[in-house]
Amino acid sequence: MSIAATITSTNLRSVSTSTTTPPSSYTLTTPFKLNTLKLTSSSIPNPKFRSLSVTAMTSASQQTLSKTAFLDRTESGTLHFVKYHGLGNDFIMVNNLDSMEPKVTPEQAAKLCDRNFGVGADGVIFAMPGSNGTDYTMRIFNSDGSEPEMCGNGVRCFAKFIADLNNLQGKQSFTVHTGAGLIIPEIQEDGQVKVDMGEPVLKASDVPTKIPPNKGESVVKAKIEVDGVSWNVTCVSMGNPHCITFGREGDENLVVDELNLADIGPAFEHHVLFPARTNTEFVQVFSRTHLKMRVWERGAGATLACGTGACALVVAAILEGRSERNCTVDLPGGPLEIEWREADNHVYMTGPAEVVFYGSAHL
Ligand SMILES: N[C@H](CCC[C@H](N)C(=O)O)C(=O)O
Repeated sequence: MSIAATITSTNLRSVSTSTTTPPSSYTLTTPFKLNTLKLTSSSIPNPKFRSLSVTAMTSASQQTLSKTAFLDRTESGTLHFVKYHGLGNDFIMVNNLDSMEPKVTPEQAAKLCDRNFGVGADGVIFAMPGSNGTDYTMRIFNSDGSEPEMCGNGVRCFAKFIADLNNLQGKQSFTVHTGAGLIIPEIQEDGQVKVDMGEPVLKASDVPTKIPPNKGESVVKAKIEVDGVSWNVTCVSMGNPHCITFGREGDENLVVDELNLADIGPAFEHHVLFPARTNTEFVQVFSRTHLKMRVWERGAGATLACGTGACALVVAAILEGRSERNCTVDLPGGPLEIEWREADNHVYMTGPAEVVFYGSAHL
């Protein structure tokens, strides 16, 4: 016989059971492993069961064990996850280290990401076993169920999630295989995560975009028509496609807070010139080292932050002669520090990643 109980730390909060006579022992299904189980307390609503007492693990051991034990539980039809965010770009993190097959389908991911009918998130991220000699593999489904190659805010959350799963403290670095190739996040002593995001891809056909190259094989400050308006755009891939604009033709001083992203974002995302759709970054330049961005993401819409987008826009700003190689990029969710390093042509991103809650969801 099992009873359903809600336990916060070591206090039993409520008990419900289908039987009328109190049995001598119970199996308690809870998110936490308990070493012994006896229930006594006036807090048990049904007087029939007040003769039992509960002893749970010490909070410390319970806390340690509960993180992995909780995530390792495998009741069919239930997903255990941890919610993280990077500057408000938020993700359902799944411990998928026992398989290279995602634990949820793209359709289930879209339902989980729904902010009214599901958990609510910009995407679902799977921590999987390494491949090609890396420590781990990261896969991600956007909130529309599509699978992008990479996610900058997501990989910072990924690093913190891995450290949490393994109870690692202090400075940590991992090699992660992604759809954008090898990515190396490093948790710093101050808790910020610095990520080697690899090299930007500038060849138009590799972004991909059908905009004719106008600077070598790249698209830099080219004019495109979007819903009857001419915009100047530069196209960069960080493994995923980005269309960056600093303004409309003839109007270089974009005030990004005045934009109606829900109106213009989809027109860029689904534009015929982007065969794989695109993320679009609208950028305002405060100085050569300080930029501001709003983003309409492919497969996720307007988000509070986009890590790959912040990297792509600094590359675009440099190509257009607007910025230095080290910049602060302000996003609605907060700032990121970006460097496009000349020595190795890699882009480096530094920013936070925070845990929000542990949860279980019915699939
Ligand atoms: N929606 C993006 C993936 C997530 C990118 C963004 N959240 C980031 O932090 O890089 C795409 O389809 O390419």
